[in-house]
Amino acid sequence: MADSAQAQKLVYLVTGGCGFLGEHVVRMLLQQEPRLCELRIFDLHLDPWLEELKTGPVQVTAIQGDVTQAHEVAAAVAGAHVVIHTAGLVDVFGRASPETIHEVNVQGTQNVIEACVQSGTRFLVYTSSMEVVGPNVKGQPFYRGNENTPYEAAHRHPYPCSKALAERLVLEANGRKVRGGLPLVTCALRPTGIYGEGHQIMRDFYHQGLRLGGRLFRAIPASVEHGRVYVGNVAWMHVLVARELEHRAALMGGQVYFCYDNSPYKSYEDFNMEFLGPCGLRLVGARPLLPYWLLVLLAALNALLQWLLRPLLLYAPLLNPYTLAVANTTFTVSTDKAQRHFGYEPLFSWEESRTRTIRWVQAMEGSAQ
Ligand SMILES: NC(=O)c1ccc[n+]([C@@H]2O[C@H](COP(=O)([O-])OP(=O)(O)OC[C@H]3O[C@@H](n4cnc5c(N)ncnc54)[C@H](O)[C@@H]3O)[C@@H](O)[C@H]2O)c1
Ligand SMILES: C[C@@H](CO)CCC[C@@H](C)[C@H]1CC[C@H]2[C@@H]3[C@H](O)C=C4C[C@@H](O)CC[C@]4(C)[C@H]3CC[C@]12C
Repeated sequence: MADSAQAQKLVYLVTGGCGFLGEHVVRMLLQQEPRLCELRIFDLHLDPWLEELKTGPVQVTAIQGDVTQAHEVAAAVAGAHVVIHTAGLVDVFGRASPETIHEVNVQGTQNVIEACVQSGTRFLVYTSSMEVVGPNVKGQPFYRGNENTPYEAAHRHPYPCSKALAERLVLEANGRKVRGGLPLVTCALRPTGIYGEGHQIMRDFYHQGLRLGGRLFRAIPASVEHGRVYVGNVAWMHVLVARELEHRAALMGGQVYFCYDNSPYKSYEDFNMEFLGPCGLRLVGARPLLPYWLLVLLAALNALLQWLLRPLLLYAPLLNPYTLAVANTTFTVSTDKAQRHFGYEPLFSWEESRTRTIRWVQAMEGSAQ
């Protein structure tokens, strides 16, 4: 892939390229992958910003398609050298049915693998998730663990179940012979909670804070650590993995890597305040204002309301039994596997990641600044 005859000749496909992470992967590839000649962006919904990318030296091909449709995936993959499969249904709020989540995340991933095998595409990078590991149903903490830390990965919620199944499919496909007889090389990246420009949940918290007169109320103890990683660094890791998979196939093929950077270990709410604070919001309470049992009750009530209202409307608040359990369980990673295996160093320092995210929040309509 890397010899001079192939310089500037690589075709990459990014599934989910119009999503929060996908957009950053797309832009990072255009900036950091000099051997790119065509970049295909495959997504259910194509965004207008794609148009501005079409004026550069790399051919940008936007493909509107659905990963659950094998023939659409096969057509998009045909002739690609590398596939970065980041499309997924990220739903922990009960918006989609468990069946739909499974179909998109598991069947969609199977379709991508089969398309690689059929078309002779050799390199597949899968965006997995920390949720493949935990927090588990027992709410056991995972404190600064790494890829080898023993932890019981037991799940019931459709989203982590689907990500775990899909990740397994990707890892098991490593070494399968693709068209032409060469082996498929795959690996999976497991981001913790991603933040940065375009993060919908950060947007939701910001608007909620504005509605509450510039205040947010602490619900989770400050001692519960939640792993977070800047979107630019997650994108950079995808680009590096895709680049290095060929040269280090024996080492990297079939491997998983947590996505990490130098973002500080904090509770979910305290971490959000790193950005929302400078934008005029304040987190009220050094300790949770409501007792935990009451939050559990409210979360259960939300789940009941969601179920009762489903025939009439979609009620999907941020707080439900699953999101409460995730937010209230320590899950942080501390690893250097990506550095050892493919030389990853974060491209953005914590200060830069923070500044960029704050600027993005400030630029949102209705900024409290
Ligand atoms: N956001 C996080 O904190 C986080 C953390 C860990 C892992 N991840 C993983 O990263 C990936 C991207 O997540 P995100 O936060 O950018 O989500 P997102 O919803 O912003 O992006 C997902 C993209 O996939 C597309 N998509 C959904 N269903 C599709 C289908 N059937 N066919 C084609 N495209 C489809 C969506 O249109 C969207 O553009 C997901 O696989 C997710 O599981 C996200
Ligand atoms: C109890 C509320 C009081 O303020 C806070 C609720 C916060 C939750 C909505 C979020 C807390 C942790 C988040 C998840 C985590 O960051 C990792 C994820 C992995 C990724 O693959 C998908 C998104 C998510 C599940 C993310 C979703 C939102 C939280 C549960």
